Amino acid sequence: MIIIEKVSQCFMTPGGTIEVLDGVDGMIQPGEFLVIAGCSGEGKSTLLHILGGLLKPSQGKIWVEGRDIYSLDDRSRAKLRAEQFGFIFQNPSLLPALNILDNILLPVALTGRRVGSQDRERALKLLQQTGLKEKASLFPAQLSGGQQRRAGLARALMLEPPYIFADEPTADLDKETEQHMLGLLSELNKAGTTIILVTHAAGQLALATRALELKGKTLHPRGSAGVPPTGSAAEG
Ligand SMILES: Nc1ncnc2c1ncn2[C@@H]1O[C@H](COP(=O)(O)OP(=O)(O)OP(=O)(O)O)[C@@H](O)[C@H]1O
Repeated sequence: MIIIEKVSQCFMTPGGTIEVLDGVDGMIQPGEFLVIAGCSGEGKSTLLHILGGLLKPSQGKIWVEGRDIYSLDDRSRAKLRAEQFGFIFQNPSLLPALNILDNILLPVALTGRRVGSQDRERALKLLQQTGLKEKASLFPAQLSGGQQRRAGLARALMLEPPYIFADEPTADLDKETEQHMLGLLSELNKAGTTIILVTHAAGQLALATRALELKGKTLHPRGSAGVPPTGSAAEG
C-alpha cells in the first residue's frame, strides 16, 4: 500500500516560486488501476515522480509498505525502487550502446546480480509480448519511437515489480500501438500488479478501477471510474 501524507511541492525558479502541489493526501491500495487525470501543467508528472521515490517533496511523506521512503538513505531508496517499482515514461531512455535485449535485462544488472538463463528467457518472453521478438539484437536507434516505448514497457516489467508507474505511456502513439500497450497494462493489473497511470487522455479513464483528478494543486475523486470513454483516447 502507498500512503500519500500532506504532500506539497514547490519549485524555485529565477522567475519566482512555483507551487505545484499543496497538501495532497491519499492512499493507493494493492491491485488498483489508479488513473490520475488532469490538465497539462497541473503537476501529474511531479506527483508521479514523488510517489515513485524519484523526487523528495518540499513537504509531506510517502509511505510504501509501511516505510517512509524519503527517510531512507539514497541507496536504500534506490533498492526499494528497483524491487518494488517499474516506470514507464514518455521517453523510455534506452541506453543507445546496448541492444534491445540487453536494455530489457538492464534492471537485473542494476540489482548487482548476474544475468542468468531464466532472466534471458523472461526478457525474450517480454519481447514477444510487446511484439519486439524480431528486434532483440537491434539497437534503440534502429527502432521506431513506438517500438522504443514498448521496449521501455518490457524493461519496466523485467523484475515483475508489484507497482507500475506510467506517465502518459501512450502519448503520440498510433491507435493500434496504444491499444496494445494499454491491453498489456490491463492484463498485468488483472494478474495483481498495481498500476498508477497519469494521463490527460479521457479514454484511458475506462481502464481505471479508480480515477482521481489533479486540479488546483490537490487530488479529487473523478466521476465514476470504469465508465466507457466518451471520445478518442488521444483527446485531452
Ligand atoms: N524541475 C522543475 N523546476 C521548475 N518547475 C518545474 C519543474 N518540474 C515541473 N515544474 C513545473 O511544475 C508544473 C507542473 O509540471 P508537471 O510536469 O508535473 O505537469 P503535468 O500535469 O505532468 O503536465 P503535462 O500533462 O503537460 O505533462 C509546471 O508548471 C512545470 O513548469
